[in-house]
Amino acid sequence: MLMTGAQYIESLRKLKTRVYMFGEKIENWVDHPMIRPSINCVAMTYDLAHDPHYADLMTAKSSLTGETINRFGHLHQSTEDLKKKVKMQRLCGQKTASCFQRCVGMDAFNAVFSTTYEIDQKFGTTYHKNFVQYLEHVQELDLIVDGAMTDPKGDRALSPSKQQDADLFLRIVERREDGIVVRGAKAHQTGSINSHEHLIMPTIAMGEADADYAVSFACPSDAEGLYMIYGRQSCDTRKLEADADIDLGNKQFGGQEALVVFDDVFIPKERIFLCGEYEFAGMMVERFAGYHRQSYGGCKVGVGDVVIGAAALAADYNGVQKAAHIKDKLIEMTHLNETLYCCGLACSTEGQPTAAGNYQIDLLLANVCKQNITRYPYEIVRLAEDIAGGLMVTMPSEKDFKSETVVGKSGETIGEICNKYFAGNPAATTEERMRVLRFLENVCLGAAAVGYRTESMHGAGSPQAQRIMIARQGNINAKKELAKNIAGITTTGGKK
Ligand SMILES: Cc1cc2nc3c(=O)[nH]c(=O)nc-3n(C[C@H](O)[C@H](O)[C@H](O)COP(=O)(O)OP(=O)(O)OC[C@H]3O[C@@H](n4cnc5c(N)ncnc54)[C@H](O)[C@@H]3O)c2cc1C
Repeated sequence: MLMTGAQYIESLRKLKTRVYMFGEKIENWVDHPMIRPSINCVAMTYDLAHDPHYADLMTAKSSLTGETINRFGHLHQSTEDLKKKVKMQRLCGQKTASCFQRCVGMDAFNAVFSTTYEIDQKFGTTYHKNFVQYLEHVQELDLIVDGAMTDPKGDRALSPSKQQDADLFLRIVERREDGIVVRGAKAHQTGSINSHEHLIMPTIAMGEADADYAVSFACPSDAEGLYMIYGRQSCDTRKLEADADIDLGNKQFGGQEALVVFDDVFIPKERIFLCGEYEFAGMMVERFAGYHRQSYGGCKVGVGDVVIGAAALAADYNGVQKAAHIKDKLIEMTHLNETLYCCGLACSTEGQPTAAGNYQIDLLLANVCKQNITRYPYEIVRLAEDIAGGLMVTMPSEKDFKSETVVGKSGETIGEICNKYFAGNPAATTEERMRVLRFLENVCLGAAAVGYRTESMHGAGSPQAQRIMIARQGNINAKKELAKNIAGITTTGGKK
């Protein structure tokens, strides 16, 4: 079945998810003004799947059941599927200008599917069967699943088992006939509150001493013992202001992250996909990270499209649209954004089948993609701020623009004064100018900057994580041989 956005929102109300914000439990979190924009974003991924115009991108034929499913629940069957994933993400970014939160689950499905197959091959376990049954359930009900990898990690110099507090990485605290009990937390979890389920993976490669931390499983968001503490975002309380609209920059959509705490949660054995086989923790991490580094070559590009459009509108409204340097800056922004898209498509085009049969991206190119993502959105917003002018951060509030309080000697209201002094190119109204500048404020340094900037930096791993992978995959020795051949060097001198 394919849920609609409205059905998705109603399905969240049936969950007993425990959500805390500002030190208190939030009972009606579905309608909470700070949370709702992120729910609207996810709803978009459901609604677009019903639009015949986007059916080819937004839906796929399940490799497990043959049914038509939302592509966010799909196991990639070809390089064509990998490319469609990136195009779908660009589309969703364009429609929301926010992190639409559903990629982490999709990337986790594909990583856990192929890794469990290889674990079973080695150890004769039944994790792959467990996972296939689980994914069939997810696809059938069209669920959104939080792909949860990142542990709080405590002292970064220490492995999980060496931490002063053993809970700083999520771990198995009890093994039972019918399942396991887990304790710990996952930090920065995108869309965790408005997900139906969580799919947990380890956060780093592990050794024998960390076997209790090498665990992967799925559980519902409202599992007994599970609760979430909402992460706040820059300017988030603007959403609590009565009748807020223009000042929000993006009233309808937004992203969401939370700390997800597992306070001794029981996981039945059929929902376990890794349980102590520490040798495979690294493979699961590497595969998830690879898919997720590809993802950013789609979603951030879609948001980038909106940012470029907004910068061009700001130029129009400021009356500088014909200036050569403005045109050149828009060209540079487009060049940077399309370079990211090229990376997303390239690592997809060069994808390969895994032993389990689904396709994975080219790891080297996916890491190059994400490395560029840690830089180019920052340059794109720098150029957007340049074009927008200082008003995007110094403008009075929308209440001022609408105020009827008299301030001027001739009886002018605050609203009239604001509209007079903040007018730009007469082809646009002052409100239009204000709206586009507030949008840019939101994405450059407000709530949406969480998704467009810092998530670009750290999401799917900080820049150094990609450089390590680029070093591993870059094959410098083969390149040395190429140089030797051309330069006519036949000796084996020099350090290897
Ligand atoms: C907006 C956002 C959304 C996210 N969504 C998700 C999600 O949905 N699911 C999920 O699982 N995760 C998610 N993440 C987490 C993301 O994967 C992590 O932020 C990332 O892996 C970096 O971890 P960290 O934030 O703990 O930073 P740290 O690991 O503390 O890194 C900070 C700096 O320290 C360096 N560093 C860290 N450890 C070492 C070391 N041992 N030696 C040398 N240098 C080191 C890093 O390279 C970096 O420069 C999200 C993050 C953000 C910001």
